[in-house]
Amino acid sequence: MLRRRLTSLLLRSPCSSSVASSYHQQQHHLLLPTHAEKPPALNLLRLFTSLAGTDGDRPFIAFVLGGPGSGKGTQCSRIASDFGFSHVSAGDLLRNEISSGTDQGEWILEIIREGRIVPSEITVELVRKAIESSTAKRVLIDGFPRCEENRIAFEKITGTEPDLVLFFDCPEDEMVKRLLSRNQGRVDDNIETIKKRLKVFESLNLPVVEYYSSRGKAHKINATGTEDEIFEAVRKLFSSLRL
Ligand SMILES: Nc1ncnc2c1ncn2[C@@H]1O[C@H](COP(=O)(O)OP(=O)(O)OP(=O)(O)O)[C@@H](O)[C@H]1O
Ligand SMILES: O=c1ccn([C@@H]2O[C@H](COP(=O)(O)O)[C@@H](O)[C@H]2O)c(=O)[nH]1
Ligand SMILES: [Mg+2]
Repeated sequence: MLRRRLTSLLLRSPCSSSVASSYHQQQHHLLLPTHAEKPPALNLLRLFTSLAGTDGDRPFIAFVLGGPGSGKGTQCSRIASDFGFSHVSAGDLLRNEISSGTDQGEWILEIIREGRIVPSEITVELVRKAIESSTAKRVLIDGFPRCEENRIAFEKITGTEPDLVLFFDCPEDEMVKRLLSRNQGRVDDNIETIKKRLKVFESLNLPVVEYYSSRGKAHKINATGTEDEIFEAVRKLFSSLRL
């Protein structure tokens, strides 16, 4: 039964279909949760009231985007410790699902192994729960949204947009070099999967960055150089924000 549901999700997911699927087609395929106890909008209302600071505002939300190996996770850790952000990594949330040993976890593992994108109804729900369980007033969402369909689902369900989008711009050869020497035992850190992830990044992730650029929300950071050098540029940006 679960298998059947997961298979049908996979078939319906524009993000997990081939890289060749058109960006415009994706925009018209908004996936909505099939299993939510309450309508998503109501759940989200609860999210933003439970995350509220004393003044009742929702948390400050920053999406952190960039190619595989561009240094998102590394820089997010430093932003979190220096600027009091909670760090929500969408990839880590999915890997936790895999560790849980469920059918859904097995299915996610196959998608990650192939460098494709997990359907929004799974990822948005994981990200939502992670934000909800955090008490922070500032949240970094690392590695999400991965495609326009993810973005549209998040914005529709939460009724909100990120306050800021950080984009780590790194040349492909540098990203490949970093991933191949990461040594964390990730199933997707091999050259075959890395090539697929890079294609997905270019065709599906970059349109999200372009969308937020057009809305004046994206800040591009040169992600070459040492971790310290990159963090200097990040620090300047965050220090200039009124958080
Ligand atoms: N500026 C840097 N110079 C050299 N190596 C780096 C730099 N920043 C990060 N690294 C290393 O590169 C690898 C990838 O970094 P990180 O995991 O932060 O990237 P990521 O963007 O989160 O990747 P992914 O999308 O695969 O999760 C790690 O081993 C990290 O230690
Ligand atoms: O929103 C997301 C985030 C991640 N994925 C899948 O996980 C892997 C690894 O993600 P990292 O951010 O690099 O840790 C990614 O290649 C996707 O397969 C996803 O589907 N949706
Ligand atoms: Mg990462």
